[in-house]
Amino acid sequence: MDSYDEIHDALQDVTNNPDEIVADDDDAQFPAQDKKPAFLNPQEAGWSEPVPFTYDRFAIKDFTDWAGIAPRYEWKEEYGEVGPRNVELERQLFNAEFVPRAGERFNELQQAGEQAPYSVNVESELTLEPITTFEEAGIHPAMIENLQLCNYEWPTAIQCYTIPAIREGRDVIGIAQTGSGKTGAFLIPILSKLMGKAKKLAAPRPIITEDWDSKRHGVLAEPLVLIVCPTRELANQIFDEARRLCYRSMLRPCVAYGGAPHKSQREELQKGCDILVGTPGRILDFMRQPNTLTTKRVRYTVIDEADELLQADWEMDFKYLMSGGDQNEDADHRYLMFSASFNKECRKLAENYLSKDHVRIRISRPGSVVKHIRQNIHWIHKSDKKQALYDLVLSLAPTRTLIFVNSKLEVDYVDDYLYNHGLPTTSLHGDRTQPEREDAIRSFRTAKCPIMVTTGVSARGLDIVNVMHVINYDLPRASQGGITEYMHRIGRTARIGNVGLATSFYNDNDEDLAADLVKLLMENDQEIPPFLEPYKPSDANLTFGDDSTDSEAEKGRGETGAWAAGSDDAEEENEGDDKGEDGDSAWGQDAEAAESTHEEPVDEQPAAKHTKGRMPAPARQNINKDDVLW
Ligand SMILES: Nc1ncnc2c1ncn2[C@@H]1O[C@H](COP(=O)(O)OP(=O)(O)OP(=O)(O)O)[C@@H](O)[C@H]1O
Repeated sequence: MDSYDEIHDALQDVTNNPDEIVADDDDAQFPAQDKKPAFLNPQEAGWSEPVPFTYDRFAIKDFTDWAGIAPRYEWKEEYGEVGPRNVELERQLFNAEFVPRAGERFNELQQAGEQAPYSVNVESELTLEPITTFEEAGIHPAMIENLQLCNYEWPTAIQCYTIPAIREGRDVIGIAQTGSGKTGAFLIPILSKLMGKAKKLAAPRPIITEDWDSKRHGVLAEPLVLIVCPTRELANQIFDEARRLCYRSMLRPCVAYGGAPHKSQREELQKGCDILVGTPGRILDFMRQPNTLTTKRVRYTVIDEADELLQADWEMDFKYLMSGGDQNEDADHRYLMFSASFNKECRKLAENYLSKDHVRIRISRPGSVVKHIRQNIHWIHKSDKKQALYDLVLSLAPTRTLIFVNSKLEVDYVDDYLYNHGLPTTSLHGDRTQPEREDAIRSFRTAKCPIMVTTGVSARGLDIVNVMHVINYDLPRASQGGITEYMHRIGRTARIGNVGLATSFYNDNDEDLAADLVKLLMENDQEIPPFLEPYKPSDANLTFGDDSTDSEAEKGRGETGAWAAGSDDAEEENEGDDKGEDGDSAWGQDAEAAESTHEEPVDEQPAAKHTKGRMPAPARQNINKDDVLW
């Protein structure tokens, strides 16, 4: 199955006629309160057998399988500017199986000219000529080779504009839809620029030998690039992209994120660090420790998911981070901010840090979604959600599926429910230990467990190959980011020109999202279900808030195509106020926002413990491997 039409049709049949697909309770093989769907059980339907999960194995002290210590290219003094190939590392870094590839609609993301299906809005004092190919962009030859290894044939629209802007030495705000290559949009030009100068700019670095000992040989980490993002998973993912794009160069990437031991991360920093990716809490920790990390050499500070991190209540820590801990007096320091959403408030805060002549690039309306996500909304009463979820999942060919719920407790319930009904699930939320989190991501990425149940902690940035279906088991509350959060969540599918399906369960509790949801559906020519009809705007002219400042909006400067800056900024109103609840003083730990610690009322009576892994796995059935999409 390679098109979402098939998935969609299958879904329509099932979810629009729930009575027809539920068999007599007499046939039920599950507890009496559950109804057995008339179709096959999960294994007969092609789902792999669930993998029993023992949390105990993560309790061991010497867990060493941290994502942050993954191998990277180790440059040696005797190499020239570009080191020799390392075949084994190359195989690991560029393994096509687990890296998303450009899909059939890639050309829509790529077009930056008049024909582009998305509006392009560039505000810049200098005339910015977008590039059309990587080769013409004056990119370092080692980077060109790395792009080829990554299979990046053409730049995406956001890359077409950020590459020349960064080459010209400007601060940048880059806004483009989910899955449109924003990570490459900052990494490619920054790393390419530094590749030719690394020897001159980088701090002295130790020679890594067999008897390497951090206490004796370690150096102070003095990165040239600092990349800050809100979650650990995203930090690891950007680190992976940096490992690929730094391949064969002198630039050595490192990652720093909460939950994993300081020791292993510090040891990596002490081997030399040119590119540091991390979550704010851990970076600040290292900055405050003696002889570990200084930001005095930093040339580029990048804030990914900037609207998430630019929160007024975190201003002090943010200032400290942005100022390089009072140490960086280098005028030649560029600041770059990226996201798929950027409201007015963020824009104002961002301008405190950016130079006056910064370039603002917006591909499509901030907060919009790519057209190639099919969005379905189904009315499901709260008490029917689990059965509906099971029916929905079994109604489709097995495909990598991400399920969002609004609370950590509910993640456990839903995961247990699906697992105990024979589905290969894993789950992730902020109360899991770091080894558990890393294992969940790995299992999902490699399709050992092709269904992942999670909270909003996975809403942003996660880039996993072949996620064809995102399910909002719960729609995000206004306090959890509302429509902005919805947009980021469904953006985990249909990445880089691939198609995808997003299904959301809606009921009376979701009324606060209805008006924004309808506008987003209308903007993308999606079907409006009858129960959402009343929320259609009376005025056919859809109005969305954007990131224009008030003065720009008054002058009409902030308008993006048809999307006028409205006086009531829906995005702004929907920014959650419980951001960072998970952390101490928010940035004291990772800024893992959008994950509610408030529990939704749960249907089940006894607050069952998370039992997953203790139930006997169902007997293996015939698996039709041809239908499996991972
Ligand atoms: N020019 C390109 N050609 C092909 N693939 C690309 C290109 N640029 C980036 N990609 C791939 O596209 C995928 C999505 O990129 P990325 O994660 O940077 O998206 P994003 O815009 O940051 O999304 P989000 O807003 O969800 O964080 C990645 O797997 C990346 O490797």
